[in-house]
Amino acid sequence: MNRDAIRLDRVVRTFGTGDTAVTALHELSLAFAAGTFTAVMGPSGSGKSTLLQCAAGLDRPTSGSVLLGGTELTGLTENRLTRLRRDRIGFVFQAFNLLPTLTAEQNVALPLRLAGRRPSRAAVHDALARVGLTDRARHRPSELSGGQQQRVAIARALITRPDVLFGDEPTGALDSATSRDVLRMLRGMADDEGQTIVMVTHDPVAAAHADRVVFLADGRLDGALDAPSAEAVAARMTRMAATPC
Ligand SMILES: Nc1ncnc2c1ncn2[C@@H]1O[C@H](COP(=O)(O)OP(=O)(O)OP(=O)(O)O)[C@@H](O)[C@H]1O
Repeated sequence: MNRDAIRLDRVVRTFGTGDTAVTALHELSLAFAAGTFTAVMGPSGSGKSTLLQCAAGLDRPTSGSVLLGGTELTGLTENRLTRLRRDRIGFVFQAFNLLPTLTAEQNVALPLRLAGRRPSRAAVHDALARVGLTDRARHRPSELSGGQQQRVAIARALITRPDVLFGDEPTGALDSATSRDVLRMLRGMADDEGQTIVMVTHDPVAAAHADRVVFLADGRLDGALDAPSAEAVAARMTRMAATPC
């Protein structure tokens, strides 16, 4: 069974109005199957972050539809959208955005506390175990390496057991060896736990960890590669860069 975790249908996102209006997504239709790891690539300004933000309910499309599981996001009130984001979506960014005065386990527990729920020790332990950091639970961010800090951020995104984990350049601030460790961990989450992952990246080596790479150009889908190799992705990106708009 290959159910869609997220489905975008003819999504348009226009910023501004009149002469200065910019359309970042042009009737984009795209589905992400449950349990798969997808990389989103494309030149700067092609709409990757806008796609992620619309798919994750952080931004509202100008028109079109976004379905998370069976839920249509575009018609939700702000309150319901906030709740859905909190309960069903995980997001990690290039910057780890950890609170420096809190320990790893306190950072991980924060989304549940902010939601007014009392995090169980087991849930926090489980989230840290999923990223291989149970032995660092009492450390503060300044006592952790960059890769460990991003693992804490991923554990924090996973504490609610989200339907989809989104990453906007999650390994962009890491050196290549650390980046590879984090990507292998994400790969394992898709393989072993059926976690759906959607990740924007500029790095062909990072994209090669995904099941599928989708390419955007000028706010439109510009093809996809299944079971991508870093070489094939790099060649594709080079061709895209050489194609005049
Ligand atoms: N808040 C905004 N206001 C106006 N224009 C915006 C806004 N956000 C994005 N854009 C425009 O929309 C287009 C797509 O931007 P987006 O950030 O989605 O691209 P991207 O592919 O993620 O780029 P990069 O790889 O450089 O991060 C760009 O032309 C950008 O300038």
